[in-house]
Amino acid sequence: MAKDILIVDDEADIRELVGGILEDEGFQARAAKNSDEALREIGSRRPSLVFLDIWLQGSRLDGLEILELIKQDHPDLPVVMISGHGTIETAVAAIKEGAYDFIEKPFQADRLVLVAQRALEASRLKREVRDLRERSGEAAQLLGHSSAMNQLRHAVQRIAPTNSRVMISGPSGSGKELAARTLHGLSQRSSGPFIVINAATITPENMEIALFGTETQDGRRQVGALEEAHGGTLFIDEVADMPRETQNRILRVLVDQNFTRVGGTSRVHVDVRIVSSTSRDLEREVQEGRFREDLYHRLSVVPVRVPALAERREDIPELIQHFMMQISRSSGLPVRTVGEDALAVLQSHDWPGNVRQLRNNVERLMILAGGTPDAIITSELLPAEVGASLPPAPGSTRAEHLMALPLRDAREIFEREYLIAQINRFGGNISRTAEFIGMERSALHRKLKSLGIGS
Ligand SMILES: Nc1ncnc2c1ncn2[C@@H]1O[C@H](COP(=O)(O)OP(=O)(O)OP(=O)(O)O)[C@@H](O)[C@H]1O
Repeated sequence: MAKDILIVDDEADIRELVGGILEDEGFQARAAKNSDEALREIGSRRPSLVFLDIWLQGSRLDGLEILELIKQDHPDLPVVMISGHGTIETAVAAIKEGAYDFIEKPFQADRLVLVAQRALEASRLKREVRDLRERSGEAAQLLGHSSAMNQLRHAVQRIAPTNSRVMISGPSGSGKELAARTLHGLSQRSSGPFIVINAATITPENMEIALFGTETQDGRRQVGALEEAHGGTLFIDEVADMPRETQNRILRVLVDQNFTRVGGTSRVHVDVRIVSSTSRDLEREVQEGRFREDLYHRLSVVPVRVPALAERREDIPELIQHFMMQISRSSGLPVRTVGEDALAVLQSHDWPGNVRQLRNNVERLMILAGGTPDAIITSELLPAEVGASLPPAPGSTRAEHLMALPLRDAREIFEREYLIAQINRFGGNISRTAEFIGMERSALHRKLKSLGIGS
């Protein structure tokens, strides 16, 4: 597909000239004559490259101000400044602000095409490096500054350099794999591989082959996850789903420090740290005889718990911001502002699917928010399943129900729901809740007591 280039210049003949040269080279060109047109064009579909004039006559914002906005919303979008006579110093300043390069008017067609090609290539390489880093887990970070997340991060930092086996528990989508990747990244094995095997998605028949590999009589070998992870970390996701037979074999590997491939006889020695995860209560699985107790103790030398998102609602704004930037980088959708009303709903929802569900919702909201760059995400855009945790809007069935009550009763119901939702939103922190809702801390305590909330 042809690369899409936006040319921002107040002079019509420059727009035409640059557009013509780029189209002759097989690019697609769009043009804008001022800042408003430029921002509208970028908002409707992110171009692959922007040529941006520094001095824009009759425009609300000049080139440097537009550059600043572009770098805020689309940090990876390459921008080449067009400088006229006397604006070279500004062009150099623009490079410090994140522009890729500049060309000086009047310019040669060859130079223009070369700069465009180089900027596009540099941007492609940057994206490729980032994708590789993300895939290898290097760039993945456990975000959130709630006390629960701070504790988790400290635990991971402390445990990482040891060689101990770790059992990570937590509900689905809460970040167990990310915690395991972080652990690996901070360990002495970080330059070795991080291999994932999911016991819930591999059939019991294939589980042993996936873990141990195969070996035929004529000596042909297929490497399994344990061998692949040599020198690094093997992450066994949903370990509780491991069939009993495989549990026996894994236990033997842990005791003997070696194993044989399926069908083979030669012993394979590997140096692998095993990190496992479970979204089930593994102690209960042990009590009920579904998981070997001795294996449980060997795998769970250091237990780590990842809290559900509902236990750390304060992290939600930071996560939303992070996912917006991440999704924007990969899809080109513009980063949005989430309105106070929508944020309140998102923070009071219980998120049974945890961080993964939040990320999916952020993506859906970015798509639904439409093409204009300044569109604010309001609570109306939220899907019904999330909106259900909202205190009832006027006109809703709940509001009609309240209408049937005397003021005192209706007020009490509303106050109770409102305060519970706000306290949850601030992770149970009464001082921050009081500050946000505009009440004295002691008055809020009295109110909660009178409504029978909390202690
Ligand atoms: N604290 C966090 N900061 C940033 N991203 C996070 C955080 N926690 C989870 N994520 C992201 O949420 C998604 C789900 O996380 P992950 O796959 O680690 O969860 P999980 O608990 O292993 O899920 P499952 O139980 O389904 O295997 C991933 O995209 C991950 O990068």
